[in-house]
Amino acid sequence: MPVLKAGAWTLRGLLPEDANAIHRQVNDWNVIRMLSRLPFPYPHELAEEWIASTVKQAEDGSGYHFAITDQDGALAGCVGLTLVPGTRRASLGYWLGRRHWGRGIASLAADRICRWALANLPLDALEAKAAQDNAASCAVLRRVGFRQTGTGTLPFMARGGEIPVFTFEAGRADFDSVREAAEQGGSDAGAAGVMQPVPQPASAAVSGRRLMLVVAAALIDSDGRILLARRPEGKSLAGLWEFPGGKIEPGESPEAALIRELHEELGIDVTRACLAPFTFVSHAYEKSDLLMPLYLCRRWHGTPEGREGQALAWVAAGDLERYPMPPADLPLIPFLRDLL
Ligand SMILES: Nc1nc2c([nH]c(=O)n2[C@@H]2O[C@H](COP(=O)(O)OP(=O)(O)OP(=O)(O)O)[C@@H](O)[C@H]2O)c(=O)[nH]1
Ligand SMILES: [Mg+2]
Repeated sequence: MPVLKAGAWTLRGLLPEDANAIHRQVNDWNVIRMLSRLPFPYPHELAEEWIASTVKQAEDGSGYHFAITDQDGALAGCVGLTLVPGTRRASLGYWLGRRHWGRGIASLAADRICRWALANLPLDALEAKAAQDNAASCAVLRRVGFRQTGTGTLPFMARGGEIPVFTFEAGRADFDSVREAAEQGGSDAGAAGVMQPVPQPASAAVSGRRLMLVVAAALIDSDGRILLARRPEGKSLAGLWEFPGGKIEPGESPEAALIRELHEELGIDVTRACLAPFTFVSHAYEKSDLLMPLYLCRRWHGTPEGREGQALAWVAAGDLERYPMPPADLPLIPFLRDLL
């Protein structure tokens, strides 16, 4: 289990010694009435059993549950994900002790765990359910980027039966739009400036669309495998596998940009002569058009390593489909399969 920061709060795996703090805060009518499947009063053994079950889930990769702790290490609540078997989805759950309500902690913790999960686990979407009378929890989910998809019921043992719930879901695009909105509302050094290296024609102002010029490389090793990098948490489309590369800066040639990006992202040195133009991608994303030349590269100095914390994988052309990629990249796969 990783240790994640969420504002001033720390998210860490649960420990047997958390049982008292969990029991004390969950065994509160105001908290437990909003938690499905838990009886009131809440027996201490249930807290102990639940902690043990979360440790097992983390070991077998079926769930990731975190304690939310303050700067002194005191537990304020929990946030967790349970993977839905046979899918690339997980369900989100959280609770906070009553004295921690109304301070934005649940939003911070839910946001952090969702972004971490999409970037690092085999997931494409997250689901959540909240009791229809739990306005605070519904507001947390919307703030983080969840969309309400429907209604249903769940057993709330403390309330003695089935209770109506709202169902929610969110995918990468939902979290990315919340992130973009936050960046645009933030400082003037925000995304808008960084994301617009290409001079925009007047028509861009009219259509509201921008052109993104990005260069990428298919590095090919002596076994004919291609290097893919997993976009790290904090970038758009986090968790998807891509060809290393990045945006061309103003005044930069495509080759110079690619040489720079390969050095920054992978720590390798490439010469212009070793970059062979192969094909290109043209893809309409929701708000921008991506134009991305793809170069082939079979010779470089150094050993590629994920310098931005990104995972790397050497993948045979026939296995590329097993790595979820940005939609723009999918047309490249048959070209690479034919080549290799
Ligand atoms: N490098 C790369 N970017 C891709 C691919 N496919 C694809 O849609 N893109 C998109 O192209 C843009 C390139 O972004 P990037 O995040 O690599 O740019 P960068 O390295 O300059 O990073 P930075 O802007 O965080 O400094 C992103 O919007 C990304 O989603 C791909 O295969 N490789
Ligand atoms: Mg990049």
